[in-house]
Amino acid sequence: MGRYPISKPSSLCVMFRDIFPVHVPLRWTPLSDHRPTTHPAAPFFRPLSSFHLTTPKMSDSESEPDLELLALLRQHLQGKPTVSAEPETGVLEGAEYVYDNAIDVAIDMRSCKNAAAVIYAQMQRKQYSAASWSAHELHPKSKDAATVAFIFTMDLLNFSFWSERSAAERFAVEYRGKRWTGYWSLVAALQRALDEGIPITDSHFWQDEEACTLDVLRQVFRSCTDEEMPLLAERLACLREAGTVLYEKYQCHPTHLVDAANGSAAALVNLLARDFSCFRDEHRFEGRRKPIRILKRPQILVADLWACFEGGGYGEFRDIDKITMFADYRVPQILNSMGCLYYSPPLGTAIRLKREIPHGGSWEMQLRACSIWCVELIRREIIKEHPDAHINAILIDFFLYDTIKEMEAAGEESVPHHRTRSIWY
Ligand SMILES: Nc1nc2c(c(CN[C@H]3C=C[C@H](O)[C@@H]3O)cn2[C@@H]2O[C@H](COP(=O)(O)O)[C@@H](O)[C@H]2O)c(=O)[nH]1
Repeated sequence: MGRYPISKPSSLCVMFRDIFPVHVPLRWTPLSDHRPTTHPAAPFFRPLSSFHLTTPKMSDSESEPDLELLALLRQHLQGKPTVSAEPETGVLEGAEYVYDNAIDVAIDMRSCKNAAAVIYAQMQRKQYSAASWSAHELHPKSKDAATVAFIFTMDLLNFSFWSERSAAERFAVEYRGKRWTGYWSLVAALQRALDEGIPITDSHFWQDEEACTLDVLRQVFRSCTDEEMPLLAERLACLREAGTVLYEKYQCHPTHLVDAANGSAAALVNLLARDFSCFRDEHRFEGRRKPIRILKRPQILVADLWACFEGGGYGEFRDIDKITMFADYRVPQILNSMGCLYYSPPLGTAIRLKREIPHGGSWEMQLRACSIWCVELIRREIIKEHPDAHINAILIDFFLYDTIKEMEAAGEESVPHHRTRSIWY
């Protein structure tokens, strides 16, 4: 095991040590490949999670034993059942790993502490809860199988709505006398299609290559500007695959998929990632052997069910708090504008100049995973200050998304979000 330089405990680390209850030996974990830190502030804002109770993590490509195998061996030797009773998604573990090895994204602990206080106070003032989901004008109100099909369809297609064009020229859907953009253009288009008698939430329709064509999808998502909804062909491919999988494994309806999860949110996320390649949002990061699971759309699907059904019926999950923030391109934007997320100069410049962030690259993984970890730290801070708060990563995420959309509507959008064109988020 390499020797690690013992660093002088900077006042910053000592100051934040009380925020997150970890006993830090004040030892830096240098990056496994010793890349120079490019961010001037990085030495100060290395995350507390860089500290480790035990020997620091090395990159997975080195001789680090497989932790899961070790855990299984330990359980076996201790005579405990080797099958863990409850499923886990592994998303938070992967997010922490990326954060511990990130050099282009850092978290400012003081800003997270401040953000936690502000977010909690505003959520309390707005009485923000799962019920806020149904309060949105376009979200379905009925609590039945048709709504499960609507949410499944919505989150199958819930990705990449950004546009290079101005607010007036960007892709938009006119519905119920209003012009809807971004995520809301998706919801409006689905509602409009159902009003027009197009069975857009029916998996039999998705499989019918004569009825459900690219032209029909163009009609479903027709814009009131001359910009088409992005990635239409990719969205059709998602519908086709989902129709086939639902036919082959789940009696053609997503309610059977929900039932198969047997009341576990993590199990439902894992089933979606296992059976539907278009939900399998898992990517390589640096030299790590195991892919990093981000699983944004499987998780937001589970969260939408939970919020829509307010924790009952098809939304009843005993482990809903295992769901993390949804690593899209909007919430990182507000985390950055609140000072919680810092970017290295090269990454910050790329985002400011609206350069597209390369798919599957280190920057993209650092942005997405560190956003998940940042919201987790904010969640822990809220619970630390308010142990009885009924708040989880889902509600913090939903609140942050809705807040950035309110800011955008009021013309206050402060910092740009990173540009990407991906089916994953
Ligand atoms: N992290 C996170 N990402 C979210 C949402 C939502 C909408 N969720 C609704 C349900 C409950 C909440 O109250 C929301 O009202 C969409 N997105 C993602 O943003 C992007 C679209 O951005 P823009 O083009 O600006 O609309 C795109 O990747 C989309 O997948 C969220 O909640 N969290």
